[in-house]
Amino acid sequence: MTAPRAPHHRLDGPESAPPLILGPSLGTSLAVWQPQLPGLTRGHRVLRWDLPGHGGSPADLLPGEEATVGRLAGLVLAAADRQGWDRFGYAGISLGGAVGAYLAAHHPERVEALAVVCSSARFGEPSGWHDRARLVRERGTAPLLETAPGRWFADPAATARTPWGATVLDDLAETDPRGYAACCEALAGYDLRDRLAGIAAPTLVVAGRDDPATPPPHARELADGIPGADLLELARAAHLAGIERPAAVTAALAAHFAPAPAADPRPTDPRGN
Ligand SMILES: O=C(O)CC1=CCC(=O)O1
Repeated sequence: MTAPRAPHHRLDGPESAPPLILGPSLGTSLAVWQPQLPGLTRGHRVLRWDLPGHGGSPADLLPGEEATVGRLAGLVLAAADRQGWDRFGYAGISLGGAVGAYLAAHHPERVEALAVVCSSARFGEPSGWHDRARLVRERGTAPLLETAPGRWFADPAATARTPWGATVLDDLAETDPRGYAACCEALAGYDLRDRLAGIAAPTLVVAGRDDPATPPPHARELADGIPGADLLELARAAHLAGIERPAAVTAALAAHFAPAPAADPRPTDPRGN
């Protein structure tokens, strides 16, 4: 079997800082993380990657058999290997979060800490994803441009006009239908519910209260299933919570991935002074 190619990716932040990989959601590109970039590159070397057919990644990144979240995870490992990163922090939105949870469950030695934003252990009935894959293969992403703002934004009219809102919608319009359909099929086949209890990485789960795609019960299932996971539910946020609540999402991720403080080198006074 040939080793997976690395997806298109971009590196930011100090070269010597601890590595943090950021994964995007279906229909978006690495630009979906732009609001978080200044905050997260303060303490990390950040690698953002693109799904097949999205952003700068070619649609045929996963040739041959059907796309799966496991194969997408292989792309991330190829990108990390290229940097020489044995271990890394990982945060992902929706499908990108599923890739992170899969990595933490199947390759625990690689994931130092995990954050899943507006994601799920299972994204509903597979038939809905197969239908969407068929629609996009036949008609491209144009029909989705009508429905995506209502799933992605709590205030679709206002957020679609902001620079970040407009950028993610432009990226959806530009997405290669073959890559988008392949990602729908990966979502159809994904079910990590039986593996959540085996995730050992410290995990933060973030939900948007108004998210119709992965509503808060999906986040609670993740947080209840992953030992010790923290859950943050954000008001005034739908599926792309990081676009509508940029400061809250950045602060939560920066705190979650902050390196543990070094042990105090001073000798301990047995009287507690
Ligand atoms: O349907 C959408 O656009 C939202 C979504 C579901 C999975 C994902 O990655 O994005």
